[in-house]
Amino acid sequence: MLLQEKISLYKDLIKNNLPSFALNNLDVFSGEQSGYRMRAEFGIFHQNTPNYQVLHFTHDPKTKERIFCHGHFDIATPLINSLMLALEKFCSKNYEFSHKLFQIEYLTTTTKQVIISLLFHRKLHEEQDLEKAQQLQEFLLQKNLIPTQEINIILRARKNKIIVGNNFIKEKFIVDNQEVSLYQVENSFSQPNAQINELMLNYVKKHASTKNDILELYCGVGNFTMVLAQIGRKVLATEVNKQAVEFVYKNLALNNIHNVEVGRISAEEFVQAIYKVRPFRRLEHIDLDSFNFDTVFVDPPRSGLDQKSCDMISKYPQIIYVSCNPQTLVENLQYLIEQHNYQIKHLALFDQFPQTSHCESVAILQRN
Ligand SMILES: C[S@@+](CC[C@H](N)C(=O)[O-])C[C@H]1O[C@@H](n2cnc3c(N)ncnc32)[C@H](O)[C@@H]1O
Repeated sequence: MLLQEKISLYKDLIKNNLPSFALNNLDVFSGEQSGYRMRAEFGIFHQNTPNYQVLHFTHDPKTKERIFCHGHFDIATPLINSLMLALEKFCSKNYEFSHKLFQIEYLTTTTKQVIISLLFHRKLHEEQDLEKAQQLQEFLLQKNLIPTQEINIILRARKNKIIVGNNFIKEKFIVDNQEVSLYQVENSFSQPNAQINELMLNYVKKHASTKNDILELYCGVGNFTMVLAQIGRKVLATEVNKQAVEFVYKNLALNNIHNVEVGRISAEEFVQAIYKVRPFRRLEHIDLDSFNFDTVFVDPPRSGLDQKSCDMISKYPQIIYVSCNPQTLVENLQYLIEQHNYQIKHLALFDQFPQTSHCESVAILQRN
């Protein structure tokens, strides 16, 4: 879908559901139209004749039919594209290793670090498979054609895993002329479009301000947390995924940040915690009463916020809402405006997923 068409549909959605927002105040940000995806996952097809060949495929989002990539996936970074060709070559020459391979996932950074995860429908053999993974790493690093600084390989099967290198890589962003570093970890969420992510981080830094504390729900590995720490006096960052929470701590240390506390708790459980419905052992290290929140930052999955979470966040005068689904964003904003008297101060569409119908939004609301 072209950007103009996307903007027009988005404006219709806002006009029909949030009529109090003046559409000429909508900010729009776009970036590269291809080669933008920093992570991608593919199914693997095994062709047995005339020669054994391993091929990447993806699915048509509408028909769900297989689309063979032939070593090329337009929206993925050039780095992923060069890796795909090399992986097909290596795996096609190693039948014993590859014949039960069913998925490959690539995670890359603008700093040219890579994690390649290979998923198998078979038991992994500690010695042989470790050796093969090391050979694959050597093969990829030898090829000067692949412009990378670091390649990590992970083999995954039911109940076991072999790692050659690390399960994390280091990304860098410039926010308000300052460098922010971020470890991204295999199997936890990371923003797929680095260029647009940097624009979103800068948008939040530019438009959100407070002299008090910030509550963050759905923080992932701390992508926005590193910036919220510069905006608020203190931040309480929360997230449900255990591994992501471990990496929030690592990212705080990496950026030398000391005004953030972290809680492993779901957004729904946090509602119970803040209202003291029941205590949570996972929050024992945090004194919730020591915070003076006036801002809440949320970045939920596509399903958006449930009503209890919407009611809870309306305790605070400023809400920053990052969303990957305009439909649920609009429903939640409508509720917050009508039931809790908020006003949209800033609203931006970020074309995080060019060539698709998806987009990302950032909304900043204040209570009247
Ligand atoms: C869209 S991602 C955003 C992550 C982060 N803000 C970022 O920019 O990378 C949503 C995050 O919410 C987490 N999550 C999903 N359901 C959750 C829930 N019910 N409560 C808390 N976190 C949840 C996921 O693990 C994921 O890290």
